[in-house]
Amino acid sequence: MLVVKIGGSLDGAEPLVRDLAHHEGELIVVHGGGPRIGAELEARGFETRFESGLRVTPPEQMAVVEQVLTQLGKELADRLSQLGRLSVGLSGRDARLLRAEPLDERLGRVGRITAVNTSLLFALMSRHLTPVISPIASAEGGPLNVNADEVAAAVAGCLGEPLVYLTDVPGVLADPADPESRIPVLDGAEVEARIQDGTIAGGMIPKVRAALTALEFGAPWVMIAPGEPGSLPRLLSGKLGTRIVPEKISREV
Ligand SMILES: Nc1ncnc2c1ncn2[C@@H]1O[C@H](COP(=O)(O)OP(=O)(O)O)[C@@H](O)[C@H]1O
Ligand SMILES: CC(=O)N[C@@H](CCC(=O)OP(=O)(O)O)C(=O)O
Repeated sequence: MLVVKIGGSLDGAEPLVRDLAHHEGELIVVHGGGPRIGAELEARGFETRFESGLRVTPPEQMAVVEQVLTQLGKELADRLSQLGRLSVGLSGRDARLLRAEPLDERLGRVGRITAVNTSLLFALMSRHLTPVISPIASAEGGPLNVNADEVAAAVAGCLGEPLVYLTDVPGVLADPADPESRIPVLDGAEVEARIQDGTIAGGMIPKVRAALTALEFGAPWVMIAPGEPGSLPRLLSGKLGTRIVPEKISREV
């Protein structure tokens, strides 16, 4: 089994959706939607801003966030189903799939995951249905907006299954302006150092932090890789993406 998170940056990437549809083996798909949420908030006259890669979500913006993410999840599940992989679009509000608590009151309706209903996921997969999860969680006082990278980490961690973040860059880059500067392996200490020195910024911050959380929770391996056709089968060759590890051990001979 593999947990795959598709970034909102890959919205509409048809060849990638085909790859997922034809992937042999069980999949759980978690999707983002940052750019579409931003566009919809702007169209409705709301301002939006991020703190450490997380969208500050005032209560009055929550309905827009949920509508956009729910629609995206349904579109993705429909397309995968049309391509032969029967899929079900869910949010954390279905059967308490994802429970959360508010992360920090200054961020508004932003949550951190506290529980995952893994039985629901197993029930669907036992019927050969692929879960497609939108990152909205159930909570006291109404739904919470959870960063999709964190949702994927919680799901993979709770299941003890590997996790792949598919995004719009070749991996974590030493120089974000240079696509040739991919870092093949990155550990926890290097992640924090690169966040502090600014080489890891924006939406890459929650991704690398969530990757470490997934490992702590029990995911056997985590990769950040480009959402290009053919990525999935090539992931473990080391020629693609960035593998996140808790710490590096130097091999001495
Ligand atoms: N060191 C880095 N390496 C790669 N990407 C980075 C780095 N620092 C910041 N980024 C930005 O992070 C983005 C990926 O995060 P995000 O936009 O949230 O993607 P997604 O929607 O796929 O989750 C990249 O497009 C890039 O602009
Ligand atoms: C709290 C928070 O930041 N929620 C995210 C949820 C969507 C997401 O994570 O989308 P990407 O994967 O495209 O970044 C947001 O509102 O943008």
